[in-house]
Amino acid sequence: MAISTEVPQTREWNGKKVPVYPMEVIDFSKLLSQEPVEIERLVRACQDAGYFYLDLRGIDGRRMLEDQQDTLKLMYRFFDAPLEAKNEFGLVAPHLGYEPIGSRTGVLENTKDGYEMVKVSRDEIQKDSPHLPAVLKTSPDMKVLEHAIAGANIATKTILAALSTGLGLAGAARFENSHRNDRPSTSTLAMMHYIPSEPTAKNIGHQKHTDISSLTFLFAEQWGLQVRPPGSKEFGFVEPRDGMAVINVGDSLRFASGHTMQSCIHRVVPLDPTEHRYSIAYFLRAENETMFTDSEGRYITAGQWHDEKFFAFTSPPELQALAPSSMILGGMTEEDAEAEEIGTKDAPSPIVGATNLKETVQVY
Ligand SMILES: O=C(O)CCC(=O)C(=O)O
Ligand SMILES: [Fe+2]
Repeated sequence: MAISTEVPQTREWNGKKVPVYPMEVIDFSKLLSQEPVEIERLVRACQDAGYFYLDLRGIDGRRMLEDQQDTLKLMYRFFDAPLEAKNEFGLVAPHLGYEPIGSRTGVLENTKDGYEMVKVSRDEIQKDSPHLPAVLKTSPDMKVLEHAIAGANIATKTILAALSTGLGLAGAARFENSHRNDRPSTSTLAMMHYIPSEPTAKNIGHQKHTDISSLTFLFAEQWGLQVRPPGSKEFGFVEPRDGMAVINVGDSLRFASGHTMQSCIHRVVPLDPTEHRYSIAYFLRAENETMFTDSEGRYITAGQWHDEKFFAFTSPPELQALAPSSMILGGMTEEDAEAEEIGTKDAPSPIVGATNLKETVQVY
């Protein structure tokens, strides 16, 4: 019998032991060289789990870790600015602009989200005069944003290329070919600031969902991200690891792969209620005109999938409940779709009623 080297790990969250799920580590430098064993491991990670760590500690990836630190400095300054300055243009488009705390539904029933976010799209940063709030428009800031977007784009396209090779795709059928730089897309860099919150707070976390994107490239130094792997009964934490980005497959790549890759179900909850959490997510999205068959069996464009799902994301719970459930989770199913009671047995809350401790399931 093989001896398992896996150390079972849990974290205490809200009076409950929650698993920390193990994740594959894929080496960016090996993907750059198209090493066959690494490509095979990558394809398997996308088909089995839909997420993995990307190890950026080699010479080719280290610059992206520097970009991450520069972006964090910019974020601390931006989120410290007065609301009027951050919200100078509001949300210009779904993939560009500022969203204040509480713009969307939160993790638990009757809550709102616990983060503010500013997004800079890849198409916008390439314009002569990008539409950005003045607090982000200094020339050093623009360089930082450009580097962060270009770095994440290089990494995610390298992954796409390796996946195409691994699946034997050639010519126009290769995934990179539906993510060309000069074609309009909603690819964007989202910078998020989660405020400290108790599990019983009115503003909490980031609701359960799958991403619209093809691939998401995420940096977050604080705990909070949870995934729900295919076939699992519960959410578990993703351990933040130095020198690594967390990559997850989104709906568009699931659809483009003929639904053979897993779109990762995930959410964010505050592990340490006293902590500010900062995350940087680059969403590599398909060209707007790319066609695929969605989770409803419709043959539609990536642009339409984006617009419909974004509308569901930002609608109030009553409207979200009307969206087909296959849209909410990109066609992914959960082992046990019952609303989870969170921590009610071990840690009854004297502050709120039990209904407030239910996860919101109707939306993502
Ligand atoms: O903040 C995070 O770690 C994840 C954010 C996320 O899931 C998203 O923006 O789609
Ligand atoms: Fe997400």
